[in-house]
Amino acid sequence: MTLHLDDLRVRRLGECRYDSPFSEVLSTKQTSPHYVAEGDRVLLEDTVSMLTEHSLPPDRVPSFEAAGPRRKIYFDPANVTAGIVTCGGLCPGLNNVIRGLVQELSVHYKVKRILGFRNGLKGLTAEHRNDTIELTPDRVRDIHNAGGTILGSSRGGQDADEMVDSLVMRGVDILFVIGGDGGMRAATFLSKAIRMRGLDIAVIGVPKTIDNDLPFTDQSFGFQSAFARATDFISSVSVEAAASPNGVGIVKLMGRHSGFIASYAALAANSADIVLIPEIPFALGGADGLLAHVEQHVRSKGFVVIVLAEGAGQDLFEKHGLHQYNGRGTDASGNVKLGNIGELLKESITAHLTAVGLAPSMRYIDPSYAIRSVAANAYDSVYCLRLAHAAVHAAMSGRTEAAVARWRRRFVHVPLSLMTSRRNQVDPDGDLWMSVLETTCQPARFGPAPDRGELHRVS
Ligand SMILES: Nc1ncnc2c1ncn2[C@@H]1O[C@H](COP(=O)(O)OP(=O)(O)OP(=O)(O)O)[C@@H](O)[C@H]1O
Ligand SMILES: O=P(O)(O)OC[C@H]1O[C@](O)(CO)[C@@H](O)[C@@H]1O
Ligand SMILES: [Mg+2]
Repeated sequence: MTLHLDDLRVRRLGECRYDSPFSEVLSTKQTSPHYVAEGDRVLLEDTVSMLTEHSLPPDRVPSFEAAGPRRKIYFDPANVTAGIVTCGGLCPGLNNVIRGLVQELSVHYKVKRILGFRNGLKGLTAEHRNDTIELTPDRVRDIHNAGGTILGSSRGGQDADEMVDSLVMRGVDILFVIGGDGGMRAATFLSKAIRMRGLDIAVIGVPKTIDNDLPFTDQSFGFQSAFARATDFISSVSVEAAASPNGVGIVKLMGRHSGFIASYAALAANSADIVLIPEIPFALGGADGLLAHVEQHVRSKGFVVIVLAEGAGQDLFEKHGLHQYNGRGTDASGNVKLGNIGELLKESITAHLTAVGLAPSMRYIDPSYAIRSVAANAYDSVYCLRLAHAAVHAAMSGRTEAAVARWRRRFVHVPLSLMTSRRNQVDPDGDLWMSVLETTCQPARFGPAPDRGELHRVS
């Protein structure tokens, strides 16, 4: 999908009439290598070849509006009520974003009323709309030291009109939605319903995904803390595998459609022999298949370490009739429940190595929730705070139906609809995957599977 400048424009509620608390400090600021001035824009693409391909004049080149404070704002802070909601799966840094939003709104803009909606977008339904937490700087003072979210979260769909009713009934002028692709989709529908009713409510998204699968953001907040934690598990399994006869270490990590956690954690631990991700299908059997490669590793090195994303190899269940590992249906938000690729690999590798006389010592772990429930590390804490600042500035200046994101190191506004227009995935031809191949020395692909019944069936 080719994006044009007009696709990247962010909606505004109206003219900015009020002086911002940042007017003075902004009066002398200009774009520099470390600052993008109000009114300047950040390029979507960043290579000479991509730019020359358009041959567009600079003011027509696709670009994002820069995030940050404005000299004039849309809302009168004295009369603003803000709402905050966190949705979907947990991610390190949720509390840091909440704290950053509350601090910025209260300390600089002097907003007096901030409501925290509880348990995700469920908190905006008629049943739960009055069950809110009053958020003050005092209330959020220490929350960033813990993982999770003080507001709670949930999955499952809600009616957009019912949620708009809640915002109107609670007098909310600005809603911050901290969520993943589902949350951003819900925020988009909610914004549309607000617009249809001609209401003056700003909706600003703060993209959150442990899988790093949202587009138009360099890397999502909390991702670094999560993969750092995952690295510990890979290191432990590597030590175990190396110390055991025919050791096989397997670590299954989150990553439904995108193998970023697996790739980064494997690079950080620098001890994996094989990394398997959803973006690159692999075959189990055959001379070039995964099982043969595992066997060769165990024969030559004495052990093997495999890191896999939960969404890897999902085609194998059907292909090999292994229905016992297959996922069943969808979760409350419509996300497909995945088959258990970790269990499948554990059992098929055990069967294969036993059959070739290399009965393995299997060390399999699925750290799952242990990696996404941790508190944000120092890097993510800074990132969350800066995203929160950007979100507050965007909302107070009347931007709506937009998310704040860091794109090519700059903070920008991204139209909400774009956040769900595509999925960020590891590019098999990109430099991240090349680094994984350079580090593991694994072949670019395992397979194709000859489908000759070489797979040792597992019971
Ligand atoms: N297609 C949709 N239409 C309307 N609302 C949706 C849709 N998908 C999700 N939502 C809403 O967004 C919320 C969060 O969605 P979901 O459970 O998919 O998590 P998420 O925000 O994608 O986070 P993550 O994927 O990081 O766990 C749901 O509770 C639901 O209210
Ligand atoms: O068990 P839950 O809470 O539905 O979350 C699991 C999913 O959430 C995520 O962390 C984010 O979507 C996925 O990686 C994982 O599959
Ligand atoms: Mg999601």
